[in-house]
Amino acid sequence: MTEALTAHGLSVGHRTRTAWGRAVHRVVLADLRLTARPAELTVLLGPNGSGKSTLLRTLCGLLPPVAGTVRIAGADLAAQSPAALSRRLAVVLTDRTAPALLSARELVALGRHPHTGFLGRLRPADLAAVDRALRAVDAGHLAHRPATELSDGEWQRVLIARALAQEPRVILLDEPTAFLDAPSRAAVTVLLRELAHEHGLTVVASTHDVELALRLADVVWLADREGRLRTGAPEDLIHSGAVAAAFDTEHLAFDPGTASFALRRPSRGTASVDAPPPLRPLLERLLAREGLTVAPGPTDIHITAADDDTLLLSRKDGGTVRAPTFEDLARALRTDKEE
Ligand SMILES: Nc1ncnc2c1ncn2[C@@H]1O[C@H](COP(=O)(O)OP(=O)(O)OP(=O)(O)O)[C@@H](O)[C@H]1O
Repeated sequence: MTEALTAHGLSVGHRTRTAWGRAVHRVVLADLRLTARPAELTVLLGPNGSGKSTLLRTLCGLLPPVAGTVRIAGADLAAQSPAALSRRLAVVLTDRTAPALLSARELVALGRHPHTGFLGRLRPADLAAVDRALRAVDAGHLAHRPATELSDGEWQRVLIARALAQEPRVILLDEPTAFLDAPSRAAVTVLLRELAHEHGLTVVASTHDVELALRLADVVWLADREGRLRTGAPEDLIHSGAVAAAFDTEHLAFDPGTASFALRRPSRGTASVDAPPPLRPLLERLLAREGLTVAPGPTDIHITAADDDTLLLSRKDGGTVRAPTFEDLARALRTDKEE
């Protein structure tokens, strides 16, 4: 069996109680058939409350399935001892609690627990695995820093290193890029892709960073608000309209052409633009924000990028305003609205 992580007939959810105190299962995602493959980065996407954490926690055994089975390399997760499971599967969750006074290296060394004996004594092979894990996430320089002093981005790398020190075949991560800035989000996602591609690991990570995931994931599992979960390459899900269906709202629309989100604003008029390529998309963004739809002329407003590096706003009624910056232009357009 080459598939590292599979789910068959899997329903996931939570045990709750009715108003009369009877225990019931609240199913979040039902009857799933999933495969996460080695050497692939699988990204779990979905709006708030669609069941990403519930699914990930079930896949790693923290929550029992409501129905169905989860297998790792063909072996039922439920039938494995915690020690055997932790040699195959590592989990990275979002919470930020570190045992006080541990250095980053000591924190990573906790990942060796499934491999050490009863006393938990680290042998040279264990220490080598810890250093390898720190190097793999480019965090060797953090080894001696107190874990509590790490920035969120550094912390995330160290947690991934702790998971790697377990030397698992499968890593599941719940929102590993939450709280990170854009460059760190990209760096961590690229790192996860490298761990899959270069080390042959099965990596499954959830995220809210849809655009980045659609660029870097090999496979996407997409949960929607109706309890469905679709799978495929990012392009399969963009092309089928599933991404737009899952995320489009009153204020935001997914554009399949650019695989990015655009603001949906009620249109209060039309505008045309005469500007060279670097300025044109910026002007179109600004106009969209101000509620103006770009159209071929004649339009209510015309913007020209003038030779003297200013922006010339011409109104249908003949009035013109010269704006030295985008800020001035936007303000002039808003003044129009107020008139
Ligand atoms: N302990 C719980 N008991 C009962 N219901 C729960 C519990 N935890 C989560 N839920 C419910 O399960 C559903 C899925 O929640 P989950 O946290 O899995 O979604 P998510 O996609 O991870 O959301 P987010 O993007 O907001 O983190 C939600 O309706 C949530 O209210």
